[in-house]
Amino acid sequence: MAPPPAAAAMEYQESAPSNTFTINDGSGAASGAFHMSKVTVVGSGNWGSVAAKLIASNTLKLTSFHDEVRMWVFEEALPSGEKLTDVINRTNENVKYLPGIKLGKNVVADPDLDNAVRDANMLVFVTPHQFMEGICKRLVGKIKEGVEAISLIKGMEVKMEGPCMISSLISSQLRVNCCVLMGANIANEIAVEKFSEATVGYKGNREIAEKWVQLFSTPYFMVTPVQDVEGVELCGTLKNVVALAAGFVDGLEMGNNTKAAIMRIGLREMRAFSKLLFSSVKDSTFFESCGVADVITTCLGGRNRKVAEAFAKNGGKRSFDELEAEMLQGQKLQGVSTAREVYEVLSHRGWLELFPLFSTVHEICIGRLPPSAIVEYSEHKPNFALVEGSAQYY
Ligand SMILES: NC(=O)c1ccc[n+]([C@@H]2O[C@H](COP(=O)([O-])OP(=O)(O)OC[C@H]3O[C@@H](n4cnc5c(N)ncnc54)[C@H](O)[C@@H]3O)[C@@H](O)[C@H]2O)c1
Ligand SMILES: O=P(O)(O)OC[C@H](O)CO
Repeated sequence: MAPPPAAAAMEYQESAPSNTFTINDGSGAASGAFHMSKVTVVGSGNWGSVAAKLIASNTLKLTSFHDEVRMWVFEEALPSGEKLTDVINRTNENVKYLPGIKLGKNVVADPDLDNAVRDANMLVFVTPHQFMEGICKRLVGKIKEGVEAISLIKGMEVKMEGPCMISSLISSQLRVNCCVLMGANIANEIAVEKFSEATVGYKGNREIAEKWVQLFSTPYFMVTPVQDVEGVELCGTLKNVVALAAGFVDGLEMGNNTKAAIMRIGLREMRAFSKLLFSSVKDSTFFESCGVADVITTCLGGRNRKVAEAFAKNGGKRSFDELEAEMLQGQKLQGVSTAREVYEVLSHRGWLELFPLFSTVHEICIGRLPPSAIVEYSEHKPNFALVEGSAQYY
């Protein structure tokens, strides 16, 4: 176990003495403390840090949560030689992934995953999706009974048995209920408190969803619960593939009409794919922040769009890995691996021709097609009536 540096912990206690107990039930005993939830954020990248900031501002105000928010950091050394965790705890800033933003003094960075989750009743998962399988394996048997989880992760895994959403991976490996939070949420904009909306997807228990809404909502971050966990998560996952397509269009300087067309076709494929996988997915979900709004923001200002633009400008000659490392300094793209995962599902199920945008994006990413193939859509227009005319979407 590696606790946070003593200095940071002390500074925190001095500035937030209410940390120990904030509930007084009138009986003189602080019995309400037993109902207070402790929150840990698993992940500390760009969005992970902003999530910790949002949550930390609320745990200080809401009596049903412990003030302290623990944030698990995948430890790394900075160019100065200092450990990232030490710097976060000393400066209250994630200088690598969210420079210039104070997280709140009640955020305690912790490089020890087991220690970070040990006392938590509420776990917020927010790492790039490719690391979640390993993280879940490490967490088996390490978390408390009755923990509630939420995933802010946009991505999925493809197994032999078929696609597995990250919230399902978390639920099945850790035996916890897992909601999701997705939306039009470019982290850097929320970090400076510009107004945004988000969607919490949940399965059955509305009360739990309301608790997550309470934990995340601020006057500049408006969160709406929707009873469609698969639909919400698939929106967040699939929009990253559409963002790559939009980036290719930008790199080719095709203009706004083409980009709007790509966004519309992409949204349509998102809906068809989601409904083919889960017949329970609701059309209305695509009109929430997690749907059309996220497609718009990510195609205008996201990292997937930005790197895909550079890829197309270079005629596909520089790989995504190389461009990601050069342009994002440690931040990770989700779209390229998601395009591959979606392609695997499509080819396995014989659906490739129904999803020309999704399949073309993957083929461009791996160099099988040139970036310009993204606008040859009309030649491959699928018969969507085949998909959408069927009541079951099967
Ligand atoms: N950044 C955004 O604007 C944004 C907004 C909404 C959702 N999301 C989603 O949130 C998720 C997390 O993204 P982010 O922006 O917080 O991260 P990021 O891309 O900014 O940072 C990458 C993170 O991965 C960590 N990491 C590197 N190697 C690792 C390993 N082997 N194991 C575990 N962690 C490792 C790094 O320490 C860093 O914290 C993604 O699914 C993303 O799609 C991001
Ligand atoms: O920067 P991106 O492309 O990972 O997208 C960020 C968010 O998901 C936008 O909602």
